Amino acid sequence: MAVIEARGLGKSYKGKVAVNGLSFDVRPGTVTGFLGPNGSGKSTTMRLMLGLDRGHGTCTFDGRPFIEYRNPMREVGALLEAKPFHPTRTARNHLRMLATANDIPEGRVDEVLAIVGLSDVAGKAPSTFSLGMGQRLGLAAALLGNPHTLILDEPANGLDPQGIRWMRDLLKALASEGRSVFVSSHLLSEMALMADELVVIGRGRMIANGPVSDFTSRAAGNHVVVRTPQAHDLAALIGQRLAGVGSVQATEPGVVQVTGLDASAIGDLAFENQIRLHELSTHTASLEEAFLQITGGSEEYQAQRPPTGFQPPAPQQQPGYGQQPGYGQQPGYGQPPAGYGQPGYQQPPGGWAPPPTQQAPHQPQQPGTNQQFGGQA
Ligand SMILES: Nc1ncnc2c1ncn2[C@@H]1O[C@H](COP(=O)(O)OP(=O)(O)OP(=O)(O)O)[C@@H](O)[C@H]1O
Repeated sequence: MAVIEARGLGKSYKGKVAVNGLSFDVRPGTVTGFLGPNGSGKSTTMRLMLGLDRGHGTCTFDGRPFIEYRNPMREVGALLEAKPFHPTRTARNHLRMLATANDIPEGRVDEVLAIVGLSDVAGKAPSTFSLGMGQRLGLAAALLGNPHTLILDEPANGLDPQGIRWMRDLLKALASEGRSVFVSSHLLSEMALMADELVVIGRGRMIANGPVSDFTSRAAGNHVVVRTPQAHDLAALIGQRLAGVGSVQATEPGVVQVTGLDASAIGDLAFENQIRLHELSTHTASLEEAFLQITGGSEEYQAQRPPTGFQPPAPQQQPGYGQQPGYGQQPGYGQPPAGYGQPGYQQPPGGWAPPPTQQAPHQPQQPGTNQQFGGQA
């Protein structure tokens, strides 16, 4: 099965650097999420990987560039932002044409239409499709050659919640069969459930590359909560153990919040000193929090603050969303540590030691009702 190796990818538009020396691997059997603020260079990178844009660097799929494959759709399935659908040709005929050009058996067309849930509208022209249906047809085209590698730019764009969950389950299933899946998305909660690895860029440069769990565990705000009737004694012991690295603070009577020491170390310390614990829990940043911290300041397009007197709508936010104390750019974030983002990167220095992580559990797909475009997993 294929590994994607991108090396030194770069591209400038009229002297402005859009992608700057990106190198990363995408391993078989994984979903690798590609994250970055608007305009950070994700789509340009994907086009460079496929040789659709002229630029610097190389990208190989199992050791060969995409354009060197005789039947590239059998090797790499791509869904990019621009969808080249013929205005009058039906969805089925569009796929038939691609199948013929790539030496793919025609029977595969109806298979992929069923996989993406478009069998009922296969005789209609894509110009009549909604955004989400167009995305499904683009995905059908990407899957047509049963490729071992998928490069998907915002595939969930326009999908309804059932469609998003279906897409997540499909991509995870494809990866579990040994495929390499490289997917960009702004849906960070989806990415948290779907991706094994991340490539995070800002202004065309690598910011982070590695397992999702490493990424979230390094975020500022990760801490351990300890509830104990001997909070004062425990806080003093933790303070001594921390020796100035990390923090311990009482957030309410009988509760201390600790950074710089993980739950097992705190549990051991309490046990050794006969301190009773009523709660010992690790709180890890969400992918969204970690992403906003690490990309803070690298947005190409930053919205202005609302004018004075603006009343925000009543909060319907997720915990940790919006402007929270300690939110935004933290010391050590925003600027990628030296050498960070290179393949096989080493632990960056200072304040990045990962405590154990808590990832949201994967939710198995429930049988949906009223799904017009349900798709097969
Ligand atoms: N054809 C083009 N001509 C000129 N500039 C371009 C072109 N395509 C992209 N750019 C610029 O290159 C930069 C990266 O754009 P790109 O579309 O790759 O970002 P992106 O991360 O995919 O953004 P988004 O998340 O909004 O889709 C942006 O500054 C964009 O304006």
